[in-house]
Amino acid sequence: MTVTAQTTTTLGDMHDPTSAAYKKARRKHWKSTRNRSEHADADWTPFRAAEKRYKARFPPPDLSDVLDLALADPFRASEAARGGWKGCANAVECREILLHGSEEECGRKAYIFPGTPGLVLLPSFVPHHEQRRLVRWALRDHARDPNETNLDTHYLLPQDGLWSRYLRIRTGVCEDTDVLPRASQDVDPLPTPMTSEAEAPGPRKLIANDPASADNYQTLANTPKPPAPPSQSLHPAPVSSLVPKLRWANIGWYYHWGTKQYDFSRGPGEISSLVTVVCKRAVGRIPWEQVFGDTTGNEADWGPAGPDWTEWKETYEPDAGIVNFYQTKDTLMAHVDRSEICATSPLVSISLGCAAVFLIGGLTRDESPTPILLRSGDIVIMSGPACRRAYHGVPRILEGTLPPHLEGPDAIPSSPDEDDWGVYEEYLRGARINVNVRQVFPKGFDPILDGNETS
Ligand SMILES: O=C(O)CCC(=O)C(=O)O
Ligand SMILES: [Fe+2]
Repeated sequence: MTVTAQTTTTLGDMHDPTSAAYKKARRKHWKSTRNRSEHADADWTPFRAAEKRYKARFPPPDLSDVLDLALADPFRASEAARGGWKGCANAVECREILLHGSEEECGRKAYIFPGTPGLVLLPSFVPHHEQRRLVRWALRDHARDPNETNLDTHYLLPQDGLWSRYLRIRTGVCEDTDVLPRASQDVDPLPTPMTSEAEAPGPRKLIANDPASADNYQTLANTPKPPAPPSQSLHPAPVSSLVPKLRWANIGWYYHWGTKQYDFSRGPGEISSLVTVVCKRAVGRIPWEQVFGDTTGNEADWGPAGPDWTEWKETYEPDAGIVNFYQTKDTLMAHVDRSEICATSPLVSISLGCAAVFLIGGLTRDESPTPILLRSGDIVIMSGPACRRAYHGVPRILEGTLPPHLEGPDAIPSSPDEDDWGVYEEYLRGARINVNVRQVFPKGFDPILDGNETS
């Protein structure tokens, strides 16, 4: 059965001050901000001030200082026109470099940023059909047992996966059924550590943690990582109501949100070859000498072994990460990903679905961040000491920006039961998926063995 997405009203009107949508949003804004202090921003860091600006619901933020490289690519014109948002192709100083690989391949160009050495943007690197495969993988194949999601702490999710059950509901195979809260059943909290978010499912909490390194690895590995207790106040909830509450799914090594450390005692989790192949392809195509050739003056930043980017083509091996599922109202506050022992090796971040404003700053929140518009199929690589531990975040998902190539049934369905794209499309109209892939350990380092040897 083919499912077609329900059409949604266009949000382009929000940019037109004479439209009814704009006036309605203005009334809502006046109501909600009537009691707000005028001087609330006195202490904001430059990063916080930028977050506030792009987050604003009304008036919709001006994106003319946001780098949007899709505007420089005639093949992306229809994508870039979506939602009425207007970024700028040369808002930020960056330099074009050519990727290795054959001339015909799309995504041949990448961009590097003199202000943030080690940051590489690969616009439209993931071909359209591969974007669809990754979306299916993220929702149907990955966000389910044995991989953890934010919902597992609190709910006993269907064994066949929340999204697979939802697909069956939407294609008329079964009724929408209730999912029971974990606390309502006579079961222990998850047998293994999960998150410390005891309250109802919501956005990711940001907790300060010590940067991981080979020196403190043993201490980190031995820190107790107790399971998070499930919320006691939840009621049974229909499958369809939980789908928009899916916020993250773990990839590879299990992450303990309470301590913001990996829990190596659980062994390495699964990492799909689909994801590994895309990430290795991206890292393998980058002419790293052009990224770091001029910036290795301060070798100490790279740690005792010095710069290792010359070897990444052989040593890059993703082993952990997270799939982030954003609804259009969600944000991800400024943070640094510093739980990985490898503090310089590439972090590969794949954007799918609606576009977003991504901010990347420096080693503190006091540096003004660079705003970059990320669209479906774009890859961001954060690598090297200046970038890998730079503050970054996502203050805005841009409404109405699902690209045309993620609309309509698959050109060639890969199997008869994959004529269900309409359900994915409908979800993606209000969502962005980010596949954020990391390397925790240097190649050849065995955390279980090495951990046991010295403990
Ligand atoms: O969604 C993104 O583009 C970034 C996500 C991120 O920074 C993270 O998962 O740590
Ligand atoms: Fe991050």
